[in-house]
Amino acid sequence: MDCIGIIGYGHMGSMLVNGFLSSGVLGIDEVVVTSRSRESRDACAAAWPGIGIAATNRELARQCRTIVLAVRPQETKEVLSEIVPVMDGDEHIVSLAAGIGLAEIEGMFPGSVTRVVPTITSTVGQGTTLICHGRQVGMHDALRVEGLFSAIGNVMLVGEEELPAATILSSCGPGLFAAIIEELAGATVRASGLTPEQALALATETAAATAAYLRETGETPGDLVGRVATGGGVTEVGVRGFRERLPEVFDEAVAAMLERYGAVGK
Ligand SMILES: NC(=O)C1=CN([C@@H]2O[C@H](COP(=O)(O)OP(=O)(O)OC[C@H]3O[C@@H](n4cnc5c(N)ncnc54)[C@H](OP(=O)(O)O)[C@@H]3O)[C@@H](O)[C@H]2O)C=CC1
Ligand SMILES: O=C(O)[C@@H]1CCC=N1
Repeated sequence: MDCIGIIGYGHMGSMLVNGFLSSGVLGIDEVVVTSRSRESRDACAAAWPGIGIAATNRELARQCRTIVLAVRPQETKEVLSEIVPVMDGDEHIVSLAAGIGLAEIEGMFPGSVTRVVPTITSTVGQGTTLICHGRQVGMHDALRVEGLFSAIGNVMLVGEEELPAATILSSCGPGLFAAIIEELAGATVRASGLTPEQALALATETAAATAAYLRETGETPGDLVGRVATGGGVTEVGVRGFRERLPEVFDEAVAAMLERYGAVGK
């Protein structure tokens, strides 16, 4: 049966099930899910009545030709070593694991392997999923995976060497931007009588509006700063402080994330 099997019903696994089924790109009888705990399997069955639930990873691997590994990088090789013995070799493995290379996976499963880096923002149909196909992936399988992820947001094909930096932007990015929104809102609360709720609502709406403005006008961030920061006014004082101090903060954060990326699956 050419169904999609998803191993791991955590943040990504549940987001994918929700996205694929809600968008209609897959029918309920085309998805099989499993997860380590009974609680997660039951949660999936309760959320999606009629969905296929496999009791074990091997049971799922026997049923599905496309197998999405949505477990943490530390668990990915263990799951692969469990399922490979029951696979016949013409399956398509789709690994979400940050930091685990195609060569490592192909070393355990010498067939079709694609690395996919989804983003939590696909929950609302936005953001970009990164896709990097291994050399063994045929046209049909490549288009199928690209079509699935196109149904829940944008898709960008990237080379494996670009994946770490692209992952920081597209996939860690929502966490980074959320932290920035939180900090900006928090600073205004500490400095004023705004309530945390008011500040967070304003900061969130402004972040969304700024992204929409940049996307729709095609202006650069520098152009926009120039439009907002009236000469001798308020914004330029804040932007000057950011430009003095943020490059160091961001360089350090990116370096730390890249270092962790290289170590996370080990
Ligand atoms: N979170 C994100 O925004 C992104 C994550 N990724 C990648 O996606 C993958 C999943 O991340 P995320 O969803 O955040 O992680 P979570 O920890 O939320 O989910 C992982 C799930 O894997 C299940 N699991 C663990 N071990 C096994 C096993 N041996 N067999 C079957 N299921 C198992 C757990 O099951 P249970 O609950 O049943 O115990 C858990 O629900 C990671 O590789 C990560 O690098 C990629 C891009 C973005
Ligand atoms: O933080 C992480 O490790 C995962 C991978 C990319 C986004 N979340």
